[in-house]
Amino acid sequence: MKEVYRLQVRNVSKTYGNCLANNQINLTIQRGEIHALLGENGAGKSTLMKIIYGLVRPDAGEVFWQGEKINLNSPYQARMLGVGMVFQHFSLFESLTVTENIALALTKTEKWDLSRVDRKIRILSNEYGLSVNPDRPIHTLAVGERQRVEIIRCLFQTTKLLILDEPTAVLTPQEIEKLFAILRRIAANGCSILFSSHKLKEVQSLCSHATVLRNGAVVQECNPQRETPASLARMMIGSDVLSSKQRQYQPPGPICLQVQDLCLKPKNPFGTTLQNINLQLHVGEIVGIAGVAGNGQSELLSALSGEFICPKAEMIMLGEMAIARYDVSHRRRLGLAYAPEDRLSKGVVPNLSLQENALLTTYGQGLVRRGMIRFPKLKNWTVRICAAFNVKQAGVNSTAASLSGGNLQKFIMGREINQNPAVMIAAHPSWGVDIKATASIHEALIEMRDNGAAVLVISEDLDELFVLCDRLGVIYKGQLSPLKSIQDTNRDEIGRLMGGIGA
Ligand SMILES: Nc1ncnc2c1ncn2[C@@H]1O[C@H](COP(=O)(O)OP(=O)(O)OP(=O)(O)O)[C@@H](O)[C@H]1O
Repeated sequence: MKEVYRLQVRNVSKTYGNCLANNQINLTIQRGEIHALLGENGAGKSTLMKIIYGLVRPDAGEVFWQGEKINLNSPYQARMLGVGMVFQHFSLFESLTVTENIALALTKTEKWDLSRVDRKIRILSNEYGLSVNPDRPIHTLAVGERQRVEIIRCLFQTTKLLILDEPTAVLTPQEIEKLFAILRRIAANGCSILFSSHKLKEVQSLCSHATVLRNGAVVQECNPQRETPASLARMMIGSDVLSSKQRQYQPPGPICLQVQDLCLKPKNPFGTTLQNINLQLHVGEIVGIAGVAGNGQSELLSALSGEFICPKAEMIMLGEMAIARYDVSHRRRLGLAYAPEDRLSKGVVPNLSLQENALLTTYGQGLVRRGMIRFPKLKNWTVRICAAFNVKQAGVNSTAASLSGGNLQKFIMGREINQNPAVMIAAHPSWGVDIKATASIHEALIEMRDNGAAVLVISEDLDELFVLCDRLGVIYKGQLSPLKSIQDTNRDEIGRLMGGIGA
């Protein structure tokens, strides 16, 4: 008997206002296939995935499940079919614990009580190498930890089709390897996987089939293993991607940001205590901090940005100024810009327009006079950010929430970089950003550095850190390793330090 496909979408279209997010898409996913969905930021991947998961209703077209037409009205119906989804922007209840979040998503095919859910989380977390504490409320977790929760929640019950929208964006290389081993195993047992990622080497190592979208439409299908990252990028973008600007060696200038014996107890009971962090950032250099999420990165970011006021002003020095007791606005006025790790809850206010979001951190750039907003200037400023960072949007009055994940990230990075700060602190600067935009964000950071700014990058992506940074350190259990010049270290050493070996 001929094997019937797992899922097929036929001529699916979806419009948001004037934006044709999906344009007559056809796609077939076979049983046990790991199928990549590729496309630049805003190409329509998340929209299609949400349609398949029953979260978004298409305007036109049909969805077939194992040969039969289905009308999905909710994710619950999709879950009953055995479909699970890991979202790019996590869909977790902040005030509930990991166990409660996972229990809420379970279909009622079996009897589950919280203690049984708790036990199974511990088993899966151990088996999959994705460390998660079931008792922790979500709001106490860093983005990488939330990503692990999303993945475990999905693997808990999904049996037929797993949809993964950028599941590796904030995981470490070791976690990614383990996740891929699991995905290969469940695919071999017949579960189909729809996988979206901008990391093209990952796509090549995992997927046997790819559908490429551009401007909402399918432009090509291929076997990614027979392609190169460059040829895949060409299919997505329609032209060659120029590689990032080469770094020129420059002797570092004077110290412009200094962290001295920073010891901090976290506000939340599950946070990481920072222990004697010492760090010097020089004019004209990019310093990277690697680490597995949950080792103090969020606490360090809060202390540096001013979200968390430190006990002693001298713990953070900006030039000659002791700033550790200043709040965020004060630090911004002194030239410290900041792109936080959680773009939707801390980077923007989702329901405000792009220009209002631009104003939130850049009012000091002459956009407000005598308490009045200068709207024409603000509009120009926002248009300039969007043009410089190629942010695909429907106008400066569209809400931040209406942007695709990658476009939102480009907007936030552009907003901060365009202020020409003396010090830029960026967490996961290219999270969810396509290959072309990653190159331009990296170029912009390198240009800032070459023009005399100091940049601190906190990321789990070693490729990114090795491309960008002049010096690199690792944060582990709230302690920062001594920074090493990029020429004097390598991925193995950084990987070991991230795992606490050799610390
Ligand atoms: N709720 C919404 N309201 C308005 N426009 C939307 C909405 N959701 C998506 N869009 C628009 O639809 C287009 C496709 O977005 P989608 O999120 O599907 O892209 P994507 O390929 O997943 O991008 P990325 O790689 O950045 O995540 C974008 O132009 C986006 O701005």
